Amino acid sequence: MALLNLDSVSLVYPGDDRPAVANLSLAIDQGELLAVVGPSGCGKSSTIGLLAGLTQATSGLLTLNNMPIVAPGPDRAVVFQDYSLFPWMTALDNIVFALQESGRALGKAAREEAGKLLEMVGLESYSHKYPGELSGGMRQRVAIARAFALDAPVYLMDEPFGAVDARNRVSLQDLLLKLWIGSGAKKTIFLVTHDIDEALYLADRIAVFTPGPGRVQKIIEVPFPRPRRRYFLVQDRRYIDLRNEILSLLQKEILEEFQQVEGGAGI
Ligand SMILES: Nc1ncnc2c1ncn2[C@@H]1O[C@H](COP(=O)(O)OP(=O)(O)OP(=O)(O)O)[C@@H](O)[C@H]1O
Repeated sequence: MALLNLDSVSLVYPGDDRPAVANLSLAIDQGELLAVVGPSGCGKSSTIGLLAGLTQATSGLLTLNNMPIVAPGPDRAVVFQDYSLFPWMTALDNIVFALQESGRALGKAAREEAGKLLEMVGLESYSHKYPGELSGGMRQRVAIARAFALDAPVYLMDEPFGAVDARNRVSLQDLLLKLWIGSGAKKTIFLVTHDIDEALYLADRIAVFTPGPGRVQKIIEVPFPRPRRRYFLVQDRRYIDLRNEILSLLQKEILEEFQQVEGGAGI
């Protein structure tokens, strides 16, 4: 039984004549790490907004545990590309705040737990720094530590590593896997990414969206056992084939759309 379910969901923003999401149906199981890839503007972030309950669908139904999603809730943590830390709070206080908000720890216990989380992301000596005093990669580490602090069953992640350099990205991906596996039941993760390699390294399944309005073009099952090793993965024939398949799905749609706009001028 799917934990998260989107059933023929459409979204037309007020004042727009074209839907951002059209007839999107997708089911995500408890404990699944689903990656979503698709061309820019195809409605990936809009879908996150719908799942988060920040936006209401124009038609169709979204459910979590069979209950309609109508508003944001502590059962869904959202992680954005732009870190979304409170700039007036230190790294430690950002995490303390999340622990207190989620009711996981208070006072001294919250500070201790926040310290441990910062240690886990390798930032124990930066706990007193404000977000503006940290590099982009460090800020995203704090954002991941804060995501751990929320300990939500569902994580909605919108290109969480999009603004991070390649080296930091690799270690943040491994942190994300730590978060996913957790200490008890696996989290359910809906991860929007532009990076096909990231999707193939992290996901159980990859939903390839069509160009806007967003719909699922194809669901790809990622066959590699875990733990995955990047070095071996990239040499695996199946990895190379899946990567090429996703690339050609994305390119095909973009080319077709371009040809329609251009009146079929061959490219
Ligand atoms: N708040 C909004 N109000 C009106 N239109 C919006 C809003 N947010 C997104 N849109 C429109 O909805 C469509 C889908 O945008 P969305 O940001 O969901 O795409 P995306 O796939 O996440 O893009 P990207 O990969 O570039 O981040 C676009 O045409 C965009 O202009």
